[in-house]
Amino acid sequence: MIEINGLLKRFETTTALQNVSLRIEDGRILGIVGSNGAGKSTLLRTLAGIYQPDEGSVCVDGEAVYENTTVKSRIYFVPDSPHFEPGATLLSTAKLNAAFFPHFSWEKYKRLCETFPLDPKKRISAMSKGMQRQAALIAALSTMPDVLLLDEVFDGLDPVMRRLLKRVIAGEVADRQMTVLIASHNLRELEDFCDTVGLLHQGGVLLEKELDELKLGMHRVQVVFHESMTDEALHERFDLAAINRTGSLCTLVVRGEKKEIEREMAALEPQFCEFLALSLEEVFISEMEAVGYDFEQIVC
Ligand SMILES: Nc1ncnc2c1ncn2[C@@H]1O[C@H](COP(=O)(O)OP(=O)(O)OP(=O)(O)O)[C@@H](O)[C@H]1O
Repeated sequence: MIEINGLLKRFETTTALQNVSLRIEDGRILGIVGSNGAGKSTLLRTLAGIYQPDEGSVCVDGEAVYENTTVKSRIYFVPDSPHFEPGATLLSTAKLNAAFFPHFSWEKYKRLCETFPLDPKKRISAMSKGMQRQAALIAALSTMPDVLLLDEVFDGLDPVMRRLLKRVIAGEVADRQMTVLIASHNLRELEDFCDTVGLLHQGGVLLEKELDELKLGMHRVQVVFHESMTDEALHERFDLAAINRTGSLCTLVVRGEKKEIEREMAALEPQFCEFLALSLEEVFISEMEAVGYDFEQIVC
């Protein structure tokens, strides 16, 4: 289990992270979203043991990560611009990792090389950006990490490769309870991949929620009433995150249990009523607006 408590990280005059507390159970995938400079990479690097916390603690299974080689051998960090030794190939990188990571698996490495269309003996510097990311992930997963830290890893990958990668990583999570933290600017990228999403803003966690809880707790309802209903009347009956009107068609974003909302709607005997899916981005926009933040300023 990953436990981060009251983490503060400063770089000279910049406070990159402040009072960050997170708890991530084994086998979970946590997405961290936030705008440029929000602190995502600093959080991952501190968790990888590259940076020392200025205050607070960062532990895996109760042990502090910084300067702890045993714990660090169970963690693998894939940065946004993966670094390889000069002249490295995938095979030479695997050999290097095999020497450093006690749980490195050649069997896993071979299986991943069969899954991804890469030549293990080709110089990585001669590969495309997307292929380099694939190489970095093969190198990472072959070490059989308990904790995988991914910084913007889907950037530069085509949609087929993104899907394949997500499937491979999700397989590792399901098979052996690997825990994943993935930082991204793009909520849509995380929607079909994460269990939980945390929103980082100016070094602090603004919101951290289970995706199911977020999505199941909010609904978009398109409705046409027989008699006109004022916004006030709707607010009295429903916990509304948003109301939009186009002619007689009302589009509502409503918080609560779907069955309960259906019952309340039916009592109003509308001419037309339909429940529509909300994207994760829409759910976040509503959640952030409800606590007084402009989502566009935070994530885009
Ligand atoms: N090594 C460093 N030295 C000095 N300041 C740093 C360092 N690393 C990060 N910072 C500062 O810490 C803050 C958080 O940066 P960080 O890279 O963690 O953000 P991020 O959310 O990953 O951003 P991006 O999405 O642009 O990658 C920024 O103000 C950044 O300038």
